[in-house]
Amino acid sequence: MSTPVIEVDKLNLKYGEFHAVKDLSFEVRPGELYALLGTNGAGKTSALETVEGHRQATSGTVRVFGHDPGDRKAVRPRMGIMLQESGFSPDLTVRESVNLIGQLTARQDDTGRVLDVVGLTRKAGTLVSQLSGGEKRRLDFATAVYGTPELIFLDEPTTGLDIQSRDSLWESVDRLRENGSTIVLTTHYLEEAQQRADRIGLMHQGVLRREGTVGELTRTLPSHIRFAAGPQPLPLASTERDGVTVIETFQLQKDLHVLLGWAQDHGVELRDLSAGPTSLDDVFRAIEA
Ligand SMILES: Nc1ncnc2c1ncn2[C@@H]1O[C@H](COP(=O)(O)OP(=O)(O)OP(=O)(O)O)[C@@H](O)[C@H]1O
Repeated sequence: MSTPVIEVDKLNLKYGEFHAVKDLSFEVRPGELYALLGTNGAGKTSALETVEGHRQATSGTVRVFGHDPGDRKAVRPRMGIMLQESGFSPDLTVRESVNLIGQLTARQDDTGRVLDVVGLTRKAGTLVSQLSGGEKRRLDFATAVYGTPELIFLDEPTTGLDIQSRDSLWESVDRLRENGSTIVLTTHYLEEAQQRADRIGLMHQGVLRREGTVGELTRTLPSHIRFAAGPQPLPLASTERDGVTVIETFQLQKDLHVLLGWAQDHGVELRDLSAGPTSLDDVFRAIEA
């Protein structure tokens, strides 16, 4: 198997007495999209700042391309980091800001190409201070796109973006992946992770509580069949809450067949019927329970 791009082994981070990250271990493999998700204050940002070389570990080891992330010369040109706030100077134009990314990262690219990818060509001469929130976010994304780095960190990349800008950002991420880039994503939009992540790590209170593919994470929890409460007696065990009947099942197709057959035979209408696989939302709720 190829060497991991990121190796984190028993990472601990403390802020004074507060233990923010506890014995965190995970790997990100070449070409993978790994989503590090978690509840508020779980320690994701702290952990990723260490991987990015911005924060010193209290204990444990972190390797990026086999190097200590503090070895900036070896690591920095190979990774693009889209932070929640990139902090571009408000007095620079968009074009100047994109040029600056090249100077800071020592990567090569064509500024016009990058502006085109992030959809800011028409704003090239505009001052950063005059950009809208969504346009600023797209400029932040330029830090990830510039020079097509091998490793890209996307920290809440779509927050504040309208649906078209989101779709276009994900299309650009797909292009980057086609070029072989490895992506580390954090987001509170769980559907985005569910749709796009190869693997997910789920943190809660400083600890990596679950890790795996979406299938692996959701398989441990039941699927749900829901409909407006009323019909009785039902052919399957159920619970009722706020006027909704819920059937939990690990054999969705089979139980749905039983329920629909029963409804058909008894001339019962199952109002507001819905049935679906377990979502990441459910996995999250179970973690906090
Ligand atoms: N500089 C700091 N000094 C003291 N405590 C800190 C510091 N930075 C973060 N913390 C604390 O460490 C914990 C983890 O914070 P962190 O920002 O890493 O979480 P997160 O998973 O990124 O959260 P969120 O999803 O809310 O952004 C939180 O309880 C936070 O209050």
